[in-house]
Amino acid sequence: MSKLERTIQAIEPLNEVAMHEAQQRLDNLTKPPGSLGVLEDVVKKIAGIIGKAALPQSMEKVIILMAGDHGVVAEGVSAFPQEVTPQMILNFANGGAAINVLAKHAGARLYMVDVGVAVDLPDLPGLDKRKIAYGTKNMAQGPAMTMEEAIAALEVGIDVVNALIDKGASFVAMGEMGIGNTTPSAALLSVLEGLPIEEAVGRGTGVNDEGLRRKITAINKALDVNRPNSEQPLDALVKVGGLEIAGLAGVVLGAAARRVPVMVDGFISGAAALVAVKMAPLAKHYLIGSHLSVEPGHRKMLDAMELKPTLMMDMRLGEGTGAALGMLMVDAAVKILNEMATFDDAGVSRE
Ligand SMILES: Cc1cc2ncn([C@H]3O[C@H](COP(=O)(O)O)[C@@H](O)[C@H]3O)c2cc1C
Ligand SMILES: O=C(O)c1cccnc1
Repeated sequence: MSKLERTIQAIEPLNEVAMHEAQQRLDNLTKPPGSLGVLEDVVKKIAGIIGKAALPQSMEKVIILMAGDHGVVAEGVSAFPQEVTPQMILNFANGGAAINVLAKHAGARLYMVDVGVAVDLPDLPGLDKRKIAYGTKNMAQGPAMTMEEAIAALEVGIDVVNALIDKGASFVAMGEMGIGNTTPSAALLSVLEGLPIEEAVGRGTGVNDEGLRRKITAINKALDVNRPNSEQPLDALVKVGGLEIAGLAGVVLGAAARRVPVMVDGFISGAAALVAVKMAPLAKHYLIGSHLSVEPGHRKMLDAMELKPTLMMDMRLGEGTGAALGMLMVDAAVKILNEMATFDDAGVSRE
């Protein structure tokens, strides 16, 4: 059995006993039952994931930012040029990007992985060089990658997250950088959820109406040329996906197999999570929603995974920025369970 198959097979359902116990603890706290809404849902989910209702005082948080380039940029689908991908990686390494600020604010470490950037990168602090290919091919003309490349990229994600968990990570978030990557993300959403392309695309970095039409045309061409099978997520990933998207799908599968919660970010991370969930339906229980992206298809994507976005910040950046904020919400939820007094402790009447 391959590493990918072994990982998928190792994913188990959530621990119902732990969730029930967490619910009972929540109901003993000095508040009307259910009154902390999503915070309570998150507590139960974390308990079910880690398999116990006694939640740790703090979790070791890592944001895994996968980077890759996209041949489809030749179709004019992004408002920015491809060289921005490596330039932003230098910016991340220097601590100057939005994700550096928000990761620090959330107490999370940023772990960058080059799975498919189109140029060679220098050795940089915080960068793991695992390049599978120098970007994908233009999916409007043929498959974005080979099956071997897709599986190798998925396994990079599995390996990276396993190594981080071995070193103590107990809560991971998804992040990405790759100019053009909202186009394969929209293509995957359209294929895997049967959504009309027009409803799956958005403006990404901010393309104008013409740019939006070019995105729709590029995806139309890609679906025409490649005929991805909507019932086979791996086939869709090969034909209209991306290397960083594959890597992140691997992160989801690897984390779920180790019972570690995964914070989903925006539209691209969502597409990667969707691929993972289609490959291994039980993986969806290990995902926690963060924000609702401005990208119009994001809501449908989250609905498909039954994920509730809890932050409405009008953000559309990626990098893991929404996930970093989401991690703070999870910290708050865990503190509620660990630090609030019970009715008995506080001498508060129940009825
Ligand atoms: C300076 C800059 C920083 C970014 N950080 C994330 N993205 C985001 O924008 C890209 C996707 O949008 P599109 O499909 O329109 O190219 C990805 O790299 C995503 O991470 C950025 C984009 C830019 C320009
Ligand atoms: O939702 C996102 O993550 C997103 C949207 C636009 C561009 N980059 C990322």
